[in-house]
Amino acid sequence: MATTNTYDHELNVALLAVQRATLLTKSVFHSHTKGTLNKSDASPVTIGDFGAQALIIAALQLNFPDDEIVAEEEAKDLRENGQLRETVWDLVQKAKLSDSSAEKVLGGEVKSAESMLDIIDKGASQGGAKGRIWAIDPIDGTKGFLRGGQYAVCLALMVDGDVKVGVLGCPNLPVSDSEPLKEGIGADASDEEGKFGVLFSAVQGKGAQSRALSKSGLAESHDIKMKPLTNISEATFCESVEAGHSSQGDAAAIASKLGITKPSVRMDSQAKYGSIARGAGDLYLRLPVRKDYVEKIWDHAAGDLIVREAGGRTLKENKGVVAAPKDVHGKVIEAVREVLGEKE
Ligand SMILES: Nc1ncnc2c1ncn2[C@@H]1O[C@H](COP(=O)(O)O)[C@@H](OP(=O)(O)O)[C@H]1O
Ligand SMILES: [Mg+2]
Ligand SMILES: [Mg+2]
Ligand SMILES: [Mg+2]
Repeated sequence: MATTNTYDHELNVALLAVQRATLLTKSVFHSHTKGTLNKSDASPVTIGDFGAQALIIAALQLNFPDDEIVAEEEAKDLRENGQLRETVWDLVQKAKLSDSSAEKVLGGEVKSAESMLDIIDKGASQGGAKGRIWAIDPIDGTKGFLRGGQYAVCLALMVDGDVKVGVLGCPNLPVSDSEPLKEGIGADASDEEGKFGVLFSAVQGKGAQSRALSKSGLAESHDIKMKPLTNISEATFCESVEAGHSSQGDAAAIASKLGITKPSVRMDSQAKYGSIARGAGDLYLRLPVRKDYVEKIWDHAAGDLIVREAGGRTLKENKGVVAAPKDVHGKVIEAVREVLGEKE
């Protein structure tokens, strides 16, 4: 008899893998050398992105060897640059959770710098609508990461095209869900007492949770919910810091149509999804700046599930994002249509 998968093991591995990878990125965040390279599309990648991707894929391969993986980065630059490869390899070896049972769940060590490259390139699946596929964004918001702003380590499991598990590690957000949304990084990001931000997660049909990121095992979690929003004009909306990623002019026009007077909170990465899911903000608007840009699955899969499980609704359709509480989603879409329609 077939049993229904509750995704308990997948969630546990995903949480620990993201927590460990976030630890690696945090050490790079605080270091002067970030080993930044420009990719063919002129966007940046750092030793933190490569290292985090290697650590997450290593854990997935040991626990779920038959699953496919779609990840943002590839090892080509590390194959061509020995010094960079050694730096990433050093980071990967050092990144360990202090709880040995947690490390045991994640599986054995990456054996060599060479095998690390092959592991990074295991994330080259084409994806698709069938089967079990993990989506990894080892650092989402790399520009924020380099600027000293928000970023997120993102992992999601899709089964037959449906997101079942989503995890976001946001080391620069406050641990507390009740802190109001603000620009810049939270005080908890200072690394005092081993605290370093928040880990969000969701399993389809089981709600969304947050917990403090920890350097050992998993901290206690609690449920999160979007904030009820009765009067949309009182909404706080968030958007990208990067004007090249989302049209800030269109967002301002939409906000004004909705009667929103508070200025937008600009924040990099899927930290925006986590922030509205925990009720720190209300809306997330991402509006296309270029007709030909296609949104990437790893930029949205985890955050999208976390918002929906926290009681929100999202709309993506490859062109931008509108995430809002269910009750007001229709209203926001109407304003988006009006503003974008006027531009046609
Ligand atoms: N023209 C564009 N429109 C929308 N998103 C874009 C874009 N160019 C790059 N991006 C994506 O924007 C992501 C960051 O989003 P945000 O602005 O919300 O922080 C980047 O993720 P990475 O940083 O992982 O590369 C990248 O995939
Ligand atoms: Mg990138
Ligand atoms: Mg990204
Ligand atoms: Mg990225």
